[in-house]
Amino acid sequence: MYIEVKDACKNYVQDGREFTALDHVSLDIEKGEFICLLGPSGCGKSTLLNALAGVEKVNSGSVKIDGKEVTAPSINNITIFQNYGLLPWRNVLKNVELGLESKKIPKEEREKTAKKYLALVGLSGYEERHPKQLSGGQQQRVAIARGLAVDPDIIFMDEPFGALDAITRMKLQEDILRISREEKKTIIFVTHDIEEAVFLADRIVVMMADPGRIKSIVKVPLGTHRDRTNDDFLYVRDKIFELFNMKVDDYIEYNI
Ligand SMILES: Nc1ncnc2c1ncn2[C@@H]1O[C@H](COP(=O)(O)OP(=O)(O)OP(=O)(O)O)[C@@H](O)[C@H]1O
Repeated sequence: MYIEVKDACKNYVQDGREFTALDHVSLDIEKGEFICLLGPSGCGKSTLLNALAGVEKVNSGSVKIDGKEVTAPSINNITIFQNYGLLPWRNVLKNVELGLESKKIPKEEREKTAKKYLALVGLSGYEERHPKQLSGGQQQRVAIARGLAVDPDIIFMDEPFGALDAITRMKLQEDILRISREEKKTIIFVTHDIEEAVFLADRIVVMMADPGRIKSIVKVPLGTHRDRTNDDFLYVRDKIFELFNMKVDDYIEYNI
């Protein structure tokens, strides 16, 4: 198995009380899978993502990638956050080149690669602009291009579209789904949006809070082209709503 989480536990002490952010969490992920970690606030999604990314250590149990225990962040993986993390003094092209610079890629090749990924996220022609001259959605596209440019093994995304309006968010979801298929990346994506998870994931890891744990893992039996209005899509979405006991009664009373 490519990614293996076994019996992972993580506790924090909050106001003198011990809080279980991850309670015996086990999860296997194959290379190339798109996994969404879905659940309400405080269920440990970010904690699990951070443990996989090597930013936080679990108290017990193990987290392995490619057979090796994760102890620190790897330069082979990247994380994309909600707040874009672009450098305001650099233009778009130079922001995308950032990771390539630390990999000591020569200038010409850097520029070529950065332009390729800017085209992939639909931002050709924006190379000279600075982050503040872009919308939130465009800034997140730059962050995605920057992440992809270094050809990472795994992309960790922590509510990357959380700050965007609904329409922009849907557009970016479509793009990241297309890109994930084209680039065949392993993606671990944190969200609390059920529809977003159903639209994107191969499998949805449904988590619950207090203690943070996995309630179930749902395989999404939808193809590569997903349509939010399609019956199959709505069926899967309803199933997930049911897991959270949030499905409203089908019975509707009409008054004419
Ligand atoms: N550094 C920390 N110190 C103390 N408690 C923490 C720390 N990080 C997280 N926690 C607690 O652990 C629990 C899980 O947090 P986590 O951020 O993983 O949840 P989440 O599911 O990602 O929530 P959200 O959707 O609100 O970001 C929360 O109750 C949180 O308060």
